Amino acid sequence: MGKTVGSLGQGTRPDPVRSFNRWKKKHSHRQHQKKERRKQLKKPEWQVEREGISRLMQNYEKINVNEITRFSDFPLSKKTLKGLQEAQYRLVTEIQKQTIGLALQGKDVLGAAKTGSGKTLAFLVPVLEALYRLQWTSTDGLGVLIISPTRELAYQTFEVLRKVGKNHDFSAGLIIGGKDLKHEAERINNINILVCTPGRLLQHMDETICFHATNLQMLVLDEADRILDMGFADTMNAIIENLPKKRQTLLFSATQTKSVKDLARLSLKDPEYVWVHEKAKYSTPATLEQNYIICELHQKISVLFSFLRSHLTKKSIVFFSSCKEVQYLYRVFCRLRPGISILALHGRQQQMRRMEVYNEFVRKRAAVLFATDIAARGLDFPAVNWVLQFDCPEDANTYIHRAGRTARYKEDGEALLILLPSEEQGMVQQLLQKKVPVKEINLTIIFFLLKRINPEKLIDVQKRLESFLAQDQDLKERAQRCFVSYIRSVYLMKDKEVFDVNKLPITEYALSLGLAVAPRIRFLQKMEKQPNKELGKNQVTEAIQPRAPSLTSDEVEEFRAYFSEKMSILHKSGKRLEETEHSLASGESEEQDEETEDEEMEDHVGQTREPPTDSVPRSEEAQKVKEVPVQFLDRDDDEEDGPDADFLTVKRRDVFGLDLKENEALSKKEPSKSSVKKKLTKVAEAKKVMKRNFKVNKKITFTDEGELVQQWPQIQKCATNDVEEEDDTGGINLDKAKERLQEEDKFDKEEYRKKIKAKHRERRLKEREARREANKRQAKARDEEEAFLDWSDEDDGGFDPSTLPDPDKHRSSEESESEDTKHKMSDTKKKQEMRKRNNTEVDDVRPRSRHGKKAKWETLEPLDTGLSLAEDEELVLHLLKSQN
Ligand SMILES: Nc1ncnc2c1ncn2[C@@H]1O[C@H](COP(=O)(O)OP(=O)(O)OP(=O)(O)O)[C@@H](O)[C@H]1O
Repeated sequence: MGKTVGSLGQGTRPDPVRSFNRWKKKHSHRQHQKKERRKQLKKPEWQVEREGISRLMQNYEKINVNEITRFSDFPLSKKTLKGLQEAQYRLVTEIQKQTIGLALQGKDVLGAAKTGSGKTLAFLVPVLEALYRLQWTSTDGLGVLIISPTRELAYQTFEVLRKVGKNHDFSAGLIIGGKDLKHEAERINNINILVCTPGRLLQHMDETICFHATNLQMLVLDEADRILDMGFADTMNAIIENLPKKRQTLLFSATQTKSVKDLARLSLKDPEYVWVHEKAKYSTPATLEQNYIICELHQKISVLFSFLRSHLTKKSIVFFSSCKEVQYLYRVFCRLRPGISILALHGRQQQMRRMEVYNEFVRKRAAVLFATDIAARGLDFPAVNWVLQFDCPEDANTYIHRAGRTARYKEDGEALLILLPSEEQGMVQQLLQKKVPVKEINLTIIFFLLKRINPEKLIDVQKRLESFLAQDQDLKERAQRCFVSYIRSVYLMKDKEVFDVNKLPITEYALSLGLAVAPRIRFLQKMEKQPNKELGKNQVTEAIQPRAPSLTSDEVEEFRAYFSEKMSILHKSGKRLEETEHSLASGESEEQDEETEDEEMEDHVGQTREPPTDSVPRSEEAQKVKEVPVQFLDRDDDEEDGPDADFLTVKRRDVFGLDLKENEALSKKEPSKSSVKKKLTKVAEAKKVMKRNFKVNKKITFTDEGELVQQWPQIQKCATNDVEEEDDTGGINLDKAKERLQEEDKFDKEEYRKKIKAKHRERRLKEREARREANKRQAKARDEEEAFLDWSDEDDGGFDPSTLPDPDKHRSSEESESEDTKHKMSDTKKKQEMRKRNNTEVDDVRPRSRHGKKAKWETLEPLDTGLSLAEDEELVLHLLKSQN
């Protein structure tokens, strides 16, 4: 049965195992085929990405500015959107809304918008998208160049780029100078997005062999008007020459350039002008409250100190016109201890220190930053409450940028401008033309209110500065430099309607800095001598009359309301201020030590109570002050100001009355400071000295006879006194030279012989003198000895004075003789006389009888032994000894 079943099964039904295996085989084959087909169907990543990019690009055309409120409304890459979201940027600002679309479409854009309105992202987003679109990699080299006018701004932009672009694979670099060029050169080739300052970029273009920008896709100029102005003109021209013409260019600033020439240099193609706030009522942020005060130059420091004392919990920036002002006032304000941290930022600092100060001020909640205009543009310090412009800005644009450091992106802020009476009219007019709403607050009223409410709020610091300077020579020199530097900055300003150096109360200003006397200012003296100056000599030191406060009652009420509001806030926070001051004072001594060691060290200054003092310096005292020359003024102050001093000097080339064309010609001729800095060689230095007709020190002494003797430099005598005539044919006449040398040689030998002879004579005379002295001494000794011997004989019969020569006789003869021969007596005569005396002595010591002594004395002739004096002496001694 079993078999039947088996045979039946084999014949009628298929084997299930075999059929399963067959099915399995077929199925797996089909699966494999499917897989293969799927594999073939799947696109590579790059391809998918490329497709995504093309889709995005198609959407560029569809961008409708009116529909955009968020970044995600733009056709942006996922990587950029993610970066923006992570940095908490979601909603777009007006400038971002208006420009990002245009830039994505590949157009050249000139973007202008108020300060703090978000221009940085307006160009950074298109930068990232441009390289993303092209699938840029590190091997493609430099794709985007972002140029900023200052190192700090470049650093800040770089930080924002890193934050927003962190999901992209591009490499970004910061090239700002102050670091090792070699180190930068090694890495610069792998950088895709380069953020830099113009000077350093040009240096790399010139010196780094393998650095090139041939692949550049996009050029961005942040603070474009500044970069394109005359200060950077040469550098920028040189940079642009190295860039490919086919590229996209984006220019951004709060105050945009309109110069067609500037833009032509950049070879823009149909640029889009986007001036977001062109039709706005004001050109500054609506949240910015702006005021100005009129203040005499010599009162400014006291006003600043009073201001700081009443804003101890605020974050403020104070702008000055020169580095030296910042350096000096930073030092003295640290010593004055206003009760708040003070920091200083200027172009003469080391790069590291600049960065430290920048970061420190970003972190601080309450502090004061004393700065030059290197901090005026673009810097985005968070939560700055006050911007105080201690010195008048050079123009309205600079004012806008300085004031724009506060009231950024929806925040509030206050700006206070200090103007001199002479600056008011011109500057206020300019500001109003630029749609800057500034209101005047009268200083007299400020003082009045401050005094009435809290007398300590107005403090005259002049006396304290004077005492600091009296103790510290270095500080005094800094004060002098500060003084000259400020006057120079006013002198160099282009706008003579605002800046008139002749109207400055120079002596009072010097006193207010703590100086006892005003340093002499050479350029002012030179200016005085120039006949074509419109103002007379006497006006230079003439002080301006204080402005009479002319206020309407409405204005008074307005200011009263303004200050009562301010003061009520101050009063409320008064207790808290005291606490803060005390806590700051605890760290006082440590900070003080640090301060002396490092001038730039931040000072947590403590509180000191000020007795109320007069705010107005006595003008009589000022009148008495004389001008004194200062040694260091010989130095070139501009050079010391370093590269960042460009900020002040560049715009003012036509100070000397040159028109724009001449300026341009000048700028072409002269290489800019930033691009070429000549190294002063030793030869150049020597030439400089020779030009000044510099003479080495002479040492002149007088002999006893009153003759002049020049000891240094030694004058060489020569045989031929006549100077050799210049030979037109040039070269040296050898025969003549030989002759002259021989003559000189003879002369020298003769001179030498004379010298030797004189020396010998001198020596002989000395010896003779010494011998004479010795004889005298011996004679004296013998007299004494004789006397002694005579005394010893006394026992025998006593001393017979008659044996001595008659003293009167002897003396009178001697006197008469000596009177006659006082000056004429020759050596031989003296010698003879000596011999006589010796002979008498010899005679005296000869064996003698006591009775015949006198007779012998009188009758004895001087014995001529025929020997020399010394031999005679020896003989006498010998005889004496033998007698004994
Ligand atoms: N879309 C945004 N959303 C939120 N914050 C933003 C946005 N855009 C910019 N900001 C912030 O606004 C501040 C000012 O931005 P930014 O520095 O770009 O201004 P700016 O217009 O370049 O100013 P300036 O003219 O002074 O250079 C910054 O703190 C920035 O983080």
